[in-house]
Parts: sequence; structure tokens; C-alpha cells
Amino acid sequence: MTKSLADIRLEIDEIDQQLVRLIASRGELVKEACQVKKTVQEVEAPDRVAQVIDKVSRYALETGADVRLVETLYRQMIAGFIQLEHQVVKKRD
Ligand SMILES: C=C(O[C@@H]1C=C(C(=O)O)C=C[C@H]1O)C(=O)O
Repeated sequence: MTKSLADIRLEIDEIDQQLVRLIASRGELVKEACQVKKTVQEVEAPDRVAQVIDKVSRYALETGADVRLVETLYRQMIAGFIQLEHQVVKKRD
């Protein structure tokens, strides 16, 4: 039996809920990570960003996700997390 558009959207909504939960958990870990950082270079950690992008691009390839989309989403998300870290560090210091 083919699914209705409404059914498909319900499934998409459930995945969105899971994704947002995971983004929130990731954000908590990012805040934890920045507690031990002292410099702007440490906050931005470009080598680590490159490592994360490399890993998720490989996961995307292995799972059949769109590699360019995953990379774009991750670069955007990490940029947001770096901003968050800058705010946390600014408040702390
Ligand atoms: C969480 C960190 O801080 C920043 C955020 C990252 C991320 O969201 O994956 C990666 C590197 C840093 O730019 C980290 O250094 O690991």
C-alpha cells in the first residue's frame, strides 16, 4: 500500500524531532569542550573542523546520504557552534 503524503510528513516530523534532540546534545558537548579552551585558535580549532568534515563526508558516502548536503549542513552547524563557544568564553573570561 502506498503511503499518503500526510503519513510521509509524519515520519519526516519524527526524524526532525530526533535531529533537533541530537543537535541539542551535540551543543551541550560543544559547551563542555569550550570550558577547557583559552584562545580563539583553540575555540575555532580549524584542524578539528577539517577532521569532522572528513569523517561525516565518509559517513555520508557509506550510508548513501548526499555528501555535499551533509558537508554544507555541518559547516553551517559548526559555524553556529563556534559562535556559541565565543559567547560562552566571553561571558566566562
Ligand atoms: C567542539 C569543538 O569546538 C569547535 C566546534 C566543533 C564542532 O562543532 O564539531 C569543532 C571544532 C571547533 O571549531 C572542538 O574543538 O572539538
